[in-house]
Amino acid sequence: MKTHEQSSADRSSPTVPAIELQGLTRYFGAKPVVRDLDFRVPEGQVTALLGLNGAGKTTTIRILMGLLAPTRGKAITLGEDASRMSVSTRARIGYLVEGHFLYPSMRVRQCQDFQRAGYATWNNELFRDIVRHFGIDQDARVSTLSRGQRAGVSLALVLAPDPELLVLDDPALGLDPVSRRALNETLIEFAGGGKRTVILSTHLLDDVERIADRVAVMVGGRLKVDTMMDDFTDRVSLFAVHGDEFDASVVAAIPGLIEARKLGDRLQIAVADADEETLAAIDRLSGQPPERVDSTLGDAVLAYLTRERGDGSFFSTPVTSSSHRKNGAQR
Ligand SMILES: Nc1ncnc2c1ncn2[C@@H]1O[C@H](COP(=O)(O)OP(=O)(O)OP(=O)(O)O)[C@@H](O)[C@H]1O
Repeated sequence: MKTHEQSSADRSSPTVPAIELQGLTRYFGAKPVVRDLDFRVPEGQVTALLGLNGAGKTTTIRILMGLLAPTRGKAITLGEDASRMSVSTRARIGYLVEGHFLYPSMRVRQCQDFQRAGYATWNNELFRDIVRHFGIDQDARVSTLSRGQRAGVSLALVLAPDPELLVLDDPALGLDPVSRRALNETLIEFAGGGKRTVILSTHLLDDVERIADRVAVMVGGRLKVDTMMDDFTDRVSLFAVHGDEFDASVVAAIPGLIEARKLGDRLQIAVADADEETLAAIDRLSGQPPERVDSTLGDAVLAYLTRERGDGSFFSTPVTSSSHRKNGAQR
């Protein structure tokens, strides 16, 4: 698997990043929550920040927005140290968190009037189009809107000033499929094929596949993957091998093994950077050529995160094997 160190010479990384994290570290008490992050968010791309609950995504985002101080290292956002971000730089950033506050008694158009006062630039048409895209009447009161519609109003308020950089922390949390689609389409439109920079944290891997150019994965506060999205999916392959019993030691010896799961009468094997040696090793499991399974970004990321979390690997899934029992492989 390609790590962020290895991808530093990535073909598409421009020279000036929109965000640069340098040795960024944050403790809460004695607990390290963000650890030595060196990470560049390239301009003009949509970067998805992924990771299991508690991986440190929100903490990282709060630091790069200047809302939380790092314990060590620094975040440079639009060229400024985030911990001393000027008002003018902050105005160039759109920041949206789940549960963005809206006054319940206001009508949607009043929300716009209220917010617009604080910005030098404001695109009325963009606001109107986004609100409409979420099926919202501008005369409706916030208190009468659904969760998805409130998210739509929040997004419109954040995008209407036309920010250079958009930072979204789990924007699709709790949205129904229709609102999620409206969100995705709005983000694709906003990113405009390289005109603006977006970083978003999310757990919705299918959505990431639709909207992101780049994927970064955090595990236990560390950045483990930082690569173009296509590279990530290209490098992870899934294979299926049919049978009831598999030799765990043969499975363990597959070069590049990420994880193996027993699904019904087959073993599904995820591997990184499969080559001839990998195929031969999988072949040895059943004596038949392995069947390649189409995989999505979701499959690839899930397999990767499952291994990193240390569960769901073939040692802890119900792979029945006499040699497994004999050699005493541990969970
Ligand atoms: N203010 C705080 N005080 C103490 N611990 C905190 C604080 N904020 C976050 N943490 C801890 O830091 C860790 C990382 O939290 P963070 O919210 O950054 O993770 P996350 O990747 O965004 O998770 P999720 O996907 O659930 O939103 C968690 O263990 C969390 O409990």
